[in-house]
Amino acid sequence: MLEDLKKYVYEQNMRLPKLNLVNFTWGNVSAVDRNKELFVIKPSGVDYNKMKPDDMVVCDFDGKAVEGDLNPSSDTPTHAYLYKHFKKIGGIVHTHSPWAVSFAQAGIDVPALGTTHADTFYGSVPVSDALTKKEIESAYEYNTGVVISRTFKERNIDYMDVPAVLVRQHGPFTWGETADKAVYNAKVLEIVSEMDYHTLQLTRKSCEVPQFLLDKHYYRKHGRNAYYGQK
Ligand SMILES: O=C(CO)[C@@H](O)[C@H](O)COP(=O)(O)O
Repeated sequence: MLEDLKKYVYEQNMRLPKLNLVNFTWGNVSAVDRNKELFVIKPSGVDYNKMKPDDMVVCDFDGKAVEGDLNPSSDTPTHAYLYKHFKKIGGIVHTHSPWAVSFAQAGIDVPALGTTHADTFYGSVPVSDALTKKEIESAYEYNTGVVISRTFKERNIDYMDVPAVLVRQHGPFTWGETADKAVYNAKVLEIVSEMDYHTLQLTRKSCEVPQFLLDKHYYRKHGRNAYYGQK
């Protein structure tokens, strides 16, 4: 079942080590078939060098494996939750890319300090709460989707305008209309996280981009006609 999607998800997972976004077996990529309400995700704990398209696991929106010989990624509950609650998402990526993880561990948003950021993220990339002891103990699996969706709701951020989050004490999740766009967003997040770190070392002055610049660069890339001051 979903053989083409398995091959595609395998190819997107293999981009993570090539883009220096993961080491060993860390991270994971999934893609959804919304007509079937199923998604395909990488198997848990399998070295990328040994992984094959047939190893990909098919799961339902409750995160239950419906096809595949291997266990699905340990982050499957988070992917399932996000597909269920963020209905425009077509693909999801989780990495342990060091600069984005540094911001997640410090509990600091990745701020929009330049046009490199604004071309992909329409504002700061938010850091979520960490799962509470109760949330971790109540859910058998480790579902950070709860805190991700809570962050976007509480901060009134459109999850497709800012297709990324830093899960506190864990690391980045990114998403997009497709898994390849989610991988692109993961790499851009890592690049701008490193740029922000150095920028904030160079100056203590506030250097967030003004809203009109954010509008211009974001809308230019996403096709909405925005001119300075107008939308
Ligand atoms: O963050 C973690 C473990 O703490 C996971 O995201 C691993 O990085 C990938 O786990 P699998 O996808 O291989 O289960």
